[in-house]
Amino acid sequence: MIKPTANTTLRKIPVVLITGFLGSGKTTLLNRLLTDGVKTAVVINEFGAEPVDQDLLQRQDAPLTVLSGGCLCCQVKGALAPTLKNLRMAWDGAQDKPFARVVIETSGIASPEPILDTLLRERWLAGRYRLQAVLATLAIPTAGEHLDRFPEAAAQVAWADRLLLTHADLATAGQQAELAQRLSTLAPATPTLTLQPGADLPEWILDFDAPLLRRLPDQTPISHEFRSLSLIFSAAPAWPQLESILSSLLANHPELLRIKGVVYVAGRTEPLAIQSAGPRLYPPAVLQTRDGDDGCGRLVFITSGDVGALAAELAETFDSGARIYR
Ligand SMILES: Nc1nc2c(ncn2[C@@H]2O[C@H](COP(=O)(O)OP(=O)(O)OP(=O)(O)O)[C@@H](O)[C@H]2O)c(=O)[nH]1
Repeated sequence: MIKPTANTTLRKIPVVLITGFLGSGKTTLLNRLLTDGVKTAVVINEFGAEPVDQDLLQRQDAPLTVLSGGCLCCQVKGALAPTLKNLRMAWDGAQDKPFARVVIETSGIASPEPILDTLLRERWLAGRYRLQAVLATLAIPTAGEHLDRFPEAAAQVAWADRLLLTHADLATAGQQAELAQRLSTLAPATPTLTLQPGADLPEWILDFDAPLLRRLPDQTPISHEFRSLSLIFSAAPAWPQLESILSSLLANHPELLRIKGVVYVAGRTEPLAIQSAGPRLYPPAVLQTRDGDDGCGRLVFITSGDVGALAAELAETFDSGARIYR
């Protein structure tokens, strides 16, 4: 008689990778995904040394890991495997499973290949995780310029299973048509959806009937031209002054691609989320005060190429009102 053997097949936890260029709407998409009721462990990678995205996440009742200070595709690539191993070991050891999927939000300048390389080629991980989908966000008004200037943006489109077009409310008909034309050659077979702010996400975004055929990454070394610096406020600035300083920096520094941060301003207790993408400074969003808030505002600036001129101007403008870290 053949003895029954224990079922040694490991259950693979699905992983969703969210990619997309700086400010294209990855965290916004993540916030929307987190409302679908699936318990989710989140791994966020931020290029700047001062992590900000965790404060912009609306709800999170499962594990959250922030890998900051570099890109998952290069400087902090080595941190992904141990993070996923720790999450899996905690999952294996728990009676009540702490999460049912993992979502990784990459930094806006990460190329997805090295991350996929870790997920698909690392034997221990490949046996315990299943790549469910690569979702790429593209901001319609700026996507054309980013695809022209940055190979990372083109790689994000090339590796995507779903392309999610954002900022449609700010895009002209010409920008929409131009991007549609561009994508018809860059990614003709990739299902594409224009996300309307506030609308529900359709289920098909994560619904894959057949296993996807995936190319294995070619392991080309990445060399980024991007730099970042962080500004930590020592005192709460007045919002009108700060707004005018940031607007003038955006107008005068074409190398400045992104500003984001959480700032406490004079006269209000709740912090404000400050964001710019491309030349546009968004209206600040009021955040809830959280336990453990240190009351220190911080902004991260990401540039393409040298950050020296921007650092010098920030030092002169804020003087003793803020500290600058590169
Ligand atoms: N008007 C408009 N604003 C949007 C839309 N999607 C996102 N935003 C705003 O764009 C800014 C950047 O969005 P995020 O979701 O933080 O972008 P991100 O890709 O996570 O940014 P990084 O992680 O820094 O690369 C935020 O102020 C969002 O509220 C959209 O469809 N329309």
